[in-house]
Amino acid sequence: MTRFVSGRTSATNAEAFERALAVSPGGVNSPVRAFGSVGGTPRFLASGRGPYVTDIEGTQYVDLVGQWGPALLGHAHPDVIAAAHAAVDHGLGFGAVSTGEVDLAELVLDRLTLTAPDGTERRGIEKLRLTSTGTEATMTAIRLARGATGRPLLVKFAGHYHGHSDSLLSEAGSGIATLGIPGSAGITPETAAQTIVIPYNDEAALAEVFARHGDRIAAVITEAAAANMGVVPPKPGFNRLLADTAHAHGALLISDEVMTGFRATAAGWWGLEEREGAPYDADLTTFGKIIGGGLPLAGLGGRAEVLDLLAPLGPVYQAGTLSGNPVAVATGAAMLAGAGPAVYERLMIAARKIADGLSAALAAEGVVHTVAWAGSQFSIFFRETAPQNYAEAQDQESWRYPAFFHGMLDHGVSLPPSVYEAWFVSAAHDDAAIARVLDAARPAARAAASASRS
Ligand SMILES: Cc1ncc(COP(=O)(O)O)c(C=O)c1O
Ligand SMILES: NCC(=O)CCC(=O)O
Repeated sequence: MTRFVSGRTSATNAEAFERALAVSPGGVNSPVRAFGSVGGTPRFLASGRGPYVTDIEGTQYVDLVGQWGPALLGHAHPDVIAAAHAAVDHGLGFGAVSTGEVDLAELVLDRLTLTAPDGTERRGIEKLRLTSTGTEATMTAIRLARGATGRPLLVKFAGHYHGHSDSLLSEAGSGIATLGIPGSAGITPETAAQTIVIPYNDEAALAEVFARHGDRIAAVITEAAAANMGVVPPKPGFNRLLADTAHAHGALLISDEVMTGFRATAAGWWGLEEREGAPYDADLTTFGKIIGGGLPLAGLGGRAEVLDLLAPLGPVYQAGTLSGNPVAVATGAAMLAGAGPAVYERLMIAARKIADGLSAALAAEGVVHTVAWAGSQFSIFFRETAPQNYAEAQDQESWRYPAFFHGMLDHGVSLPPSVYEAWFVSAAHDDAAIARVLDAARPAARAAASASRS
């Protein structure tokens, strides 16, 4: 009889990585995990609780990756875990409608119904279609925009990342930025030509692209606040300008809130009080990460008249065997239920304390840097001023990051393994965890100061 269980075990991260390299490309299932730009061996994580993760060697780290966003309440929050257990007990999925999907959609819609400063009520979205990944959500949003307008072109911003569908990898952020490549092989020139990439926060470039191609543009897609080239918030009023410009030309605005949604902002209301004064009207908004509570779940929402163009009502096809999975909708609902005002307040306090402490440590060592913010999302740039676009984000002493990263890791703090990624705190980052981060900051800052451009 053939036995498929290998029986191999790994005592160390290095052993595990060696095994992983033998069976999967680059030893990873998503490139951003590979430590490619910082060097060294990825830590194989065995567990997470609150603000901490622990690797297979038993080393504990304060985690500032936060599952790349979903871990808003910290790892293994008891309510989220309980919701998962309860759902699992009823079966892992049915490929049929289940009420948990409706519960989650209602919860998301309710959360996005906001009262404006003048007392009027505004629904951020009217309908929501659930998918399994953010990539599917943005891919579908584009198809929907093309289906709605009958137009071919898409405008995106350099340094923005919207997942890995063909149309969206040109000059993308995240792993594409980390690898320092312009896009991906394997995408036909015809497809690539239908995405026009312009610089972020650039009103003139926006006006020009619409002046030249306005009647052929189906949609502009933007991160509600860019956070995949490091954190680069929109200039005040820029999101509204996007909406107004798109609408003036009969195109749609897709606001990608896969990362920002329920962390830094709520649909269409990016920093509304202090930055915009009023919401901007995105036609489609994509979500992921937090709305799945840590399991594979994402979605796209918008006005009913647009969403109803999706099959089975309309002509735009979209589907998914695992879409609206009952375990994922249960964890997502538990996560959102736990995400009240106190959580956001704690997130902001923790993020500020961490960023201020790190900044002080870097300043003490004379390392040129700045901290950029979008709500509680932040990242550090090794340059004097916060960048406004991808070219500026790339113009930094990024060669200091590997030393800084490993300085932190060696002292028990896990950062995103790329200078181009945002850092994520959770409501579980208490004073003890913050103190550990700040203790690590001093030696890490020293390492960054003595790093040399190789
Ligand atoms: C803004 C944004 N959109 C889309 C995605 C893609 O989501 P997923 O990785 O779930 O496919 C990401 C992932 O990081 C993201 O940050
Ligand atoms: N900010 C980028 C991501 O969150 C991406 C995660 C992944 O691709 O694994």
